[in-house]
Amino acid sequence: MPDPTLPPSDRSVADALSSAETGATLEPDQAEVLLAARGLGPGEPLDRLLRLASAVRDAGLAAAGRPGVVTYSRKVFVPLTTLCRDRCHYCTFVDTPLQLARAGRAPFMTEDEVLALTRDGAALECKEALFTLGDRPEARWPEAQQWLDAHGFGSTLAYVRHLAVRVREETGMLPHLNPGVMTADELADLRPVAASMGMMLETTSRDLFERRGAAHYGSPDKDPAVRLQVLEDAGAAAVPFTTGVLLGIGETPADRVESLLAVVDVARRHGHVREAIVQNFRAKPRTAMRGEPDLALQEYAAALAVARLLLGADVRVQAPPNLSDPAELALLLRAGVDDWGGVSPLTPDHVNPERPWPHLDDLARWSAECGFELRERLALQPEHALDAQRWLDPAVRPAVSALAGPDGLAVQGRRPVGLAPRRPAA
Ligand SMILES: O=c1nc2n(C[C@H](O)[C@H](O)[C@H](O)CO)c3cc(O)ccc3cc-2c(=O)[nH]1
Ligand SMILES: C[C@H]1O[C@@H](n2cnc3c(N)ncnc32)[C@H](O)[C@@H]1O
Ligand code: MET
Ligand code: SF4
Repeated sequence: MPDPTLPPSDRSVADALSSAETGATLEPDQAEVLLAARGLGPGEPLDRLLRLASAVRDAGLAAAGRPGVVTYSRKVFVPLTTLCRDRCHYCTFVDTPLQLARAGRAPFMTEDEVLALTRDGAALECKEALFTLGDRPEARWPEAQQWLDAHGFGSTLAYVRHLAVRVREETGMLPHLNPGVMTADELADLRPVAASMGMMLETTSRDLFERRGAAHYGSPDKDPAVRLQVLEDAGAAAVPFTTGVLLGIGETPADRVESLLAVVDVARRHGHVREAIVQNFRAKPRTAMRGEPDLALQEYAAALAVARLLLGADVRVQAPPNLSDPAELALLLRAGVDDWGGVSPLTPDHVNPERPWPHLDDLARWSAECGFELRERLALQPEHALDAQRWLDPAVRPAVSALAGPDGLAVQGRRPVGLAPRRPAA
């Protein structure tokens, strides 16, 4: 019996590669072995793995009618509230009410702030309004509940809904909602106001949730069973959905494969997940995990490539371009990436504020140097945009069709426009 605590031997990596190179479906234990592939020289194990991943990605893009295209979404990041009922050990996004009070900040952005920010974004041709926020802060912080009460909202998600309507109507931008865990009823309630939604699975590891001191200990919304249910409910509700894994937070190679296979499974059954984020942990000061190492580059590349092989050709694999150094992006493309996710010319990445987004001109140039054309997509994947009947509520269809070209991607250079102001009642 091989010792499971030791990394796979060179021989088992070579065997798994040889099997994958025949085109055979990757078994979970082979996928786990391939996560250990290293060496980028021609013919070395990681080089061979990346070639396989590139080939699958290229076949998918060709089948989708856009060979050699890597996409991004031009977006504005709306951090509606940094209060959260969870306490993920890697997160620097969250504040406590005391921290907010000391900084002179309110618990939530006001409606005027959100509208001003998204109008500025629309003027810069941003087409996605990404609402990313703390999970259900009112369940932990009376300050959040009081603010919502004072402004006439029953819950954080009711406020999100109200703002998504206003942003779409007044700016023409497409809301993408990333508010953490949602129930089936909440998903149904939000579907008519959003072009798409998302929630990172992060990991299926129960250990990271249950073990004192682990990354998700004390964060009820990071229970893997709860998160898998959200993915399931979003699929049943036909919500175009972004999910993915966060790597380097203490999970094992087996956890990585299990997490990816969970995404594959729900995506195959419902078709709602057409982009999967493979995000690398970045240690941040003032967090519990500040002393942990960032995910090593070759380890990340191997995980991206395995994700590509497991997800297949029809799901875009997304890597945030600001979480790697510019010189490393070529490697991510070699590993099968075909989407850079949301990039903003206006707002910082509030989750990783120390890592600015690249300028879009630079991202286009770096992509071109690797043989890829950078194209703008909308907040949902083209296949969802083109099948609006199935994937979009009638209320959001006009906003999507106003911004989509015949290929379902964004019409580059088009500025979203809001509806004409309603005439006051006579
Ligand atoms: O700028 C960011 N955008 C994040 N996004 C947005 C993403 O990069 C894209 O803008 C959208 O997926 C576009 O559809 C997320 C979206 C999700 O649905 C779930 C998680 C994330 C996480 C981030 C993030 O950490 N930083
Ligand atoms: C919005 C998403 O950002 C990711 N996220 C949160 N904190 C970090 C970090 N330190 N490094 C990388 N990704 C992070 C999580 O996956 C979350 O779901
Ligand atoms: N709080 C949500 C989650 O962790 C949104 C992203 S983190 C700022 O899923
Ligand atoms: S990652 Fe999301 S859920 Fe976790 S503490 Fe940060 S804001 Fe809250």
